Amino acid sequence: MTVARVIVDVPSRDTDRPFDYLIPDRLAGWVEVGSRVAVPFGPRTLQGIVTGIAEDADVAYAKLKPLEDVLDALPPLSPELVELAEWISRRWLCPLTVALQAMLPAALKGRSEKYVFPAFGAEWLEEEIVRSGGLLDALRKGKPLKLAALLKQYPNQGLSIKRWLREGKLEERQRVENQVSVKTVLTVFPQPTGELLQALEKVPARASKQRETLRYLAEHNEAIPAVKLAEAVGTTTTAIRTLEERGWVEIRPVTEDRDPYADRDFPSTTPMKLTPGQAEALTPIQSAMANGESRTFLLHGVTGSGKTEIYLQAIQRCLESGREAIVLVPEIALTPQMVERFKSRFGASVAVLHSRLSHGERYDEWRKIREGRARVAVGARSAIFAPFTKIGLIVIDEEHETSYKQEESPKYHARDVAVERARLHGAVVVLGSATPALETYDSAVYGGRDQGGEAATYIVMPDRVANRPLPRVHIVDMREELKLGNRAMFSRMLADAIRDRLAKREQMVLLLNRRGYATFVMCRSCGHTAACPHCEISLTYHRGSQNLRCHYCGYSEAEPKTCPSCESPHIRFFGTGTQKVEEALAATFPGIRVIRMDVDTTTEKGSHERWLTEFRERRADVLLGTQMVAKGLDFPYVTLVGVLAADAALRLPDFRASERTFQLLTQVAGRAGRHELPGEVVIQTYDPEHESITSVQGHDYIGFAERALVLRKQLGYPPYGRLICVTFSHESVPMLLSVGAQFASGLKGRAASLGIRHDFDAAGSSAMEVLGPVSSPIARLKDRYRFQCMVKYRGDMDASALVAETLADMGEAVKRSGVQVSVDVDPQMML
Ligand SMILES: Nc1ncnc2c1ncn2[C@@H]1O[C@H](COP(=O)(O)OP(=O)(O)OP(=O)(O)O)[C@@H](O)[C@H]1O
Ligand SMILES: [Zn+2]
Repeated sequence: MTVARVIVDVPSRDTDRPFDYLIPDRLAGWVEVGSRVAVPFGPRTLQGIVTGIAEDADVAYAKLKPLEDVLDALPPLSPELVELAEWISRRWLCPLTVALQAMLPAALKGRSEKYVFPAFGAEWLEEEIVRSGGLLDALRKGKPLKLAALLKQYPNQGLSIKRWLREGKLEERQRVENQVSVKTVLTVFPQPTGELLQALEKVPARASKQRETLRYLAEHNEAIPAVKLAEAVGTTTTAIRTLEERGWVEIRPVTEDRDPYADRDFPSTTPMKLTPGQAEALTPIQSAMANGESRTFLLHGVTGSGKTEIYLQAIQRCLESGREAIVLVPEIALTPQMVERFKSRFGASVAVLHSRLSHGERYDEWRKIREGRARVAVGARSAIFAPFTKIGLIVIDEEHETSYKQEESPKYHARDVAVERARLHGAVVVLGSATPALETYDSAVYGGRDQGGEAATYIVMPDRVANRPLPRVHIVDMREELKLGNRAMFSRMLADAIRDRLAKREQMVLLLNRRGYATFVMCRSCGHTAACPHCEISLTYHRGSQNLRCHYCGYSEAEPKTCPSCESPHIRFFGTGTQKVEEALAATFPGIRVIRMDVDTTTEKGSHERWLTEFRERRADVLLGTQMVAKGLDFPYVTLVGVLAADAALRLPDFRASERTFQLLTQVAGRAGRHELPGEVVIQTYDPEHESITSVQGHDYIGFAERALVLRKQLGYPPYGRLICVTFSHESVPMLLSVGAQFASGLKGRAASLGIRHDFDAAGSSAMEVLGPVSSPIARLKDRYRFQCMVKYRGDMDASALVAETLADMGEAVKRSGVQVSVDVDPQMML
């Protein structure tokens, strides 16, 4: 008897193993690796994913329960994605179901039901009717029918239903949130022109609308939505129904994908003639694809070097060879221009996946990929799970971006997943950036492979397209400005440059580096700062609502009028927000037109596109914003970039702080002078000698990287060592300290028994260090205290497995104590 191995969707360590179920006869042929199924589990019915099919079972057959249902005709996951999920759960220490669920569109999660209904007319039903009787009568009505109910009611027809679905005669759709998530359009299918002309002769002259409709259809003989037809000839859909009664047209519902870009047209583009630098960069990528090698390339090209055109032409080759491509872009802010470039080149074969789509839109885009109607997927981090089956190329644009790491479980990094997925497909990975992550640079230049996987191949493009110069970068020491009595937000140099651009009608990008510079409230008499009573975090001032909010737990309180600690009235908010800059711009440069782009102005769907279009059409002088204005944008009239408070994030207690600052400044500087007009950059700082800032001035990525790597090596930080951060949280500190200490000694003991030294020396042999337990940088969150152990180790050993074993050993004790444990392998955020 055949048995399905199922991972049930309960994200706990206890259920993190496959359970065996019998496949009942009525579901024979329906269950595959990757199928989503409903299974009995104790008193409940749970959803799960089939991860294996076997002829034997761990438990005696008599004890096995049968599967209740299979939830989709086409399994949502392929065997390859299931294998990838298994790898993710080992690599980032999460339950397998968490990794599997991360691969499904939201519409397929939680409680939902599948419906089927006939896709095209009913002709094919007539052919099959003899064989299947009742079932087809049910389908003939054209109404969606519950898949699970159909399979129960017509157990002998399961295989036919499946075949019809595969042949596209039936469609399946998901029902979510009490709506069948399908959009149908009543469509008019005319008879051949000859018959319509004959019909025309029979219609009396006074039925002028009917005549006009027939004439219209005879002329444009093609299917047309009823509403459109009625509009075109000035009649009603009811009037069209009479044509149907007389057999001249057929009207039936046709399903339509919800296309988030339906109202946009993308003027089509053809491949550009590559510059010699681009051609040289593309060659090795193409030959690796042609040879079916699964290789990773780092495409290190300065800002404006034309990386996107290389991606486009590599993808074209990939498609021509019959394979599919995935393109990852860091975040929603970047997608508008990228989506446009990809849609313009590859048209309807591009599916777009990002978090701003509705569940329904995302599900339809996902289906386009799953059903082979789309062959290029462009999207944010999770698009790495696009359900393709023949991937030839994976591109990660701005590969250094932190948004590629997911901060909640599964805490995967899309870059690592891409490399593994490419290995499974024999595909090529292209990591593109002007400021590669130091780990990637080390891997490509020195063959470092401490992060696991193969070393990358280095491709460098040191020049901009058409030898356009990189912008000139000026550094302004704000301490000097203050000495000279300038207390304004803008230095004299920046203010002059802004005036100059306004006069020339050129455009500007202003970046407010706000990380670590939140607007907080402080008493100037006693130094008291307003902090969240539940979290160890200062509250952020919101001008709109005039209240203070905790960005971690949502706690809010009214703005204090007097200091709660010393009752002084001199309590006010500090720091600079984009709103404040906007006001200062308006006050300093009368008539200046500013677009402010930050979390507050971009919550609405489509708002990014609108702002960027407005800016491109030069209806504004300044694009002002946070990180989201720094990357990827390409506007010809931007000739000035200004950075306010460049060093705001330099002092954050994170070993990547200076790398991040350098990357952000280089990226934003790169927005200037990308076309004919030359660009200029003004960086305001209180720390003008800092290497992160001076290296930007010299456009010196390599110098910066080499010096930073020396430091990393001394300290044993990535890429020379790896980190695992294990965080424990609980209401009681003593409890945390005891569990934390138990973990640390357990892990050290395990390492010692394997002969692993526990002093860390990057140059030495396999070694591991366990730091802590110490209070986490965020010491309390939602009333729970947090302690962490940082495990630092050489990349040539599998410390994840040791951590997992140590935690498993502590299992019962930890569970009884109520301490929550969270593990972050290769953490990106130290805060
Ligand atoms: N072969 C070419 N001929 C002419 N123009 C080109 C060519 N390749 C690219 N360009 C143009 O050069 C500009 C910069 O290219 P692109 O935006 O791809 O740069 P990039 O390397 O992605 O930069 P960034 O890292 O800053 O995003 C674009 O306007 C693009 O249209
Ligand atoms: Zn809070």
